[in-house]
Amino acid sequence: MTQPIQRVSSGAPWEAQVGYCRAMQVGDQIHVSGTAPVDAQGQVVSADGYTQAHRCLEIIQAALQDLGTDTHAVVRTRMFVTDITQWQQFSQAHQEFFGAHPPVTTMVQVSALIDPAMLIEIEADAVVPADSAAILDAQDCRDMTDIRDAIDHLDAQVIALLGQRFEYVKAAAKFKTDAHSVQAPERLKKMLAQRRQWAENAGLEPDVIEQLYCNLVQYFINAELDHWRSSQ
Ligand SMILES: O=C(O)C(=O)C[C@]1(C(=O)O)C=C[C@@H](O)C=C1
Repeated sequence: MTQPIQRVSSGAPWEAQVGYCRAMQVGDQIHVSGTAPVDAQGQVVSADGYTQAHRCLEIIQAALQDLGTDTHAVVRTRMFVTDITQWQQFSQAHQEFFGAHPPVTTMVQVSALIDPAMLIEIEADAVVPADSAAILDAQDCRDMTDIRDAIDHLDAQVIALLGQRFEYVKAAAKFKTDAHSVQAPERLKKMLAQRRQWAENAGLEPDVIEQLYCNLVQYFINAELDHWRSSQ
C-alpha cells in the first residue's frame, strides 16, 4: 500500500532555488526542513537569539498547522546554532513552544549558516495518527465493496472526530463570559480561512469546505449557547 504524500511551502526564497519544500508528510510521518529565522521577505528577523529561535519555531508551527497538526506532534527537533554560548536564549523559545509536549532534541554548534546574520536554524520531525492504515489505497480497490468499505471506514472516523470536537465546544462554554464571546466571530473568521487553506492542500474545493464548516459551526454555536445559558 503506497503512503499518501503531502508537501507544504512557507515561501522562503531558497525553497525554489534549492528545490525543497518546508514540510512533507509521508503517511504518519512529517519532516520539516531546516528552518531559518526570516520574515516574509526573506530577511533575518533580529540579532537576538531568543527572537530568532522563536521565529524558526513559528514557521515550523505554521507548516505543521497547514498539515492539520501542531507542535504537540513533534517527536524530534535539531537546533543548529552558530554561537552555542547563547544556548539559554535558544532554549527559552524551544521550551515555550514544546514545554507541554517535549520532543527529543539536539543542539549543535556549526561554523556558519547560509546568512552570517543567522544564529540558528531548526528542523523538526513529527508523527501523526495513521488512522487510514486499515483500508486499501483508492487505486488498489478491486471492486465497489472495497471502495464502499473504505468510504464507510473514513466516514465513521470523520463522524467520531466530530463527536470529539463537540466535547471541546461544550467545554468551551465555561470559559465564555457572554453570548458574543460564545459566538466568537473573529475566531470563526480565522478558522474558516485556515480550513480553506487545508482544503486546498488536500485538493478540495475551498468554497465547499467553508460552507460545510459554516453549517457545522452554526450547529456547534447553538449547542454551546444552550450550554452557556444553562450554566448561568
Ligand atoms: O473557539 C471558540 O471560541 C469556540 O467556542 C469553538 C467554536 C468552534 O466550533 O470551533 C464555536 C463557536 C465560535 O464561533 C468559534 C469556534
